Amino acid sequence: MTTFVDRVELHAAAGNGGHGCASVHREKFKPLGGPDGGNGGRGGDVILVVEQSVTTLLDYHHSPHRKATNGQPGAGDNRSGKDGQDLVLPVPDGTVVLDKAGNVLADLVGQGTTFVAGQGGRGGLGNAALASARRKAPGFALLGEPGESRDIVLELKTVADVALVGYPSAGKSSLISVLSAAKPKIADYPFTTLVPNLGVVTAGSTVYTIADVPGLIPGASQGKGLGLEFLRHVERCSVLVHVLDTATLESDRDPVSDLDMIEEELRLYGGLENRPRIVALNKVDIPDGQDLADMIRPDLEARGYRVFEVSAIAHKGLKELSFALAGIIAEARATKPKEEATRIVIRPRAVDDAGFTVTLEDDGIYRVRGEKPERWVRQTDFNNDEAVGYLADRLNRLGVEDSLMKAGARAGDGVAIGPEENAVVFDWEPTVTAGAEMLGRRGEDHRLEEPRPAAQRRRERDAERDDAEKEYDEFDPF
Ligand SMILES: Nc1nc2c(ncn2[C@@H]2O[C@H](COP(=O)(O)OP(=O)(O)OP(=O)(O)O)[C@@H](O)[C@H]2O)c(=O)[nH]1
Ligand SMILES: [Mg+2]
Repeated sequence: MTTFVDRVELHAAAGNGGHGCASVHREKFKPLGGPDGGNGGRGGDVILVVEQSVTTLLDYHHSPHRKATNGQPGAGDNRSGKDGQDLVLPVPDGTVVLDKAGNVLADLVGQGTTFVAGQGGRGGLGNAALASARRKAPGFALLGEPGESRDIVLELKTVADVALVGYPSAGKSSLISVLSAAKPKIADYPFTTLVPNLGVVTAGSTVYTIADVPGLIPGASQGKGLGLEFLRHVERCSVLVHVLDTATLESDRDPVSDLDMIEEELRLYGGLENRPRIVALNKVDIPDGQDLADMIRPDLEARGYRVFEVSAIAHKGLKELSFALAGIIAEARATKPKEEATRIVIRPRAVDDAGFTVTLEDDGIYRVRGEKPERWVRQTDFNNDEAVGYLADRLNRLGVEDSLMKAGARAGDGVAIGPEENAVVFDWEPTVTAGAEMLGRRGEDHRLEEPRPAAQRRRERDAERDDAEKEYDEFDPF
């Protein structure tokens, strides 16, 4: 069976950052070489880009797992690891990106529109970059961050000016084939069309696109037949054409009740109330069809529809129909703000870059959340005591320890850094265990110092931050 693919799940995995390298310079007769471990390379991003020549999401249906390459680890002799390569995935114009819960993350319209589906991990700093006046030969390096891994859903909404809607076999594909150069499959069995066909029509000075939607049947809006999948494509059209079969052989159908059924499905689907519609009574080359058309025309016009009698087979009434559509579209275009040709969509990044929060959870654990603390934890090699000490220093300097103290944490309490699903949990050992009000940073005792205003303390603390810290925080490979 043919699978209709206008909705795929994509597992995008960005590349991991390469680990930094801890290495000491070696040279003959020079026993005390400095640290020379290079930085890890950045992991590649996974990027979706609208490519006009791509018309389906089929590729992603066949291979939904896509991964960008990892950054290379740093090496001795101050050699940085190579960055991973970005993975650029071409998608059709009109692709909508959603998360698995169905929230729209981006609407990709226009050649070149870009969406970063997964951000590559930062590379870890090597021990050369971590060296400072205070820490001359660090025996550790930072780990590369894992690349972002996300499951997203891609949906294709055809961006056509006109949508042809109607029962199976009403002649929608036949009409496209004679109005445009498109050559869709046409046959006398229902559900011939499984993917929308798109054609380009030129009427006078107006050029527009026309799409047929696979046949609709009662219950389509609830997913019966192939309907629901395809109603999505109708959403962006400027005008709907009801293609009604005046010569159906099914005795329980006639064009007017067909129209009522389609309208009911559109209503249940929702959001299309204000879209202009016209009626094309098709197959009037058949005498009975012409008779029926003549009979119901006044009825349809009384309802406010402009009615066109056409025959896809005999090429009748096509010019009138295509020029009428051109008129409606020209008007719609004149009133609608023009869609920008290229928009770059950058996924919003966490905004709390500077801050962090400490909350006491029901289970008595203090949870620390924040971009920096969480990132620092990811970068830490917990098998290396020096690296763990470095992490503790950084957290302390950011004020995490003070905040824990203020929140009521005591030595031995559980502290978790990170989100529930993925946190590092440890028993808290405050660096200084005097009374809370006496706490300061390592090697400092407030009891021996004059009280100073907070602003001054902050300035002093900033001044104290050593070079490596500064460099680190300014180190932003993106
Ligand atoms: N006599 C006559 N037959 C037509 C006309 N238009 C289409 N047909 C026939 O009707 C049948 C269905 O045509 P399609 O164009 O495949 O119909 P459709 O609406 O696209 O059908 P689905 O894709 O199944 O929804 C085919 O056998 C066509 O040859 C017409 O104007 N006159
Ligand atoms: Mg068809």
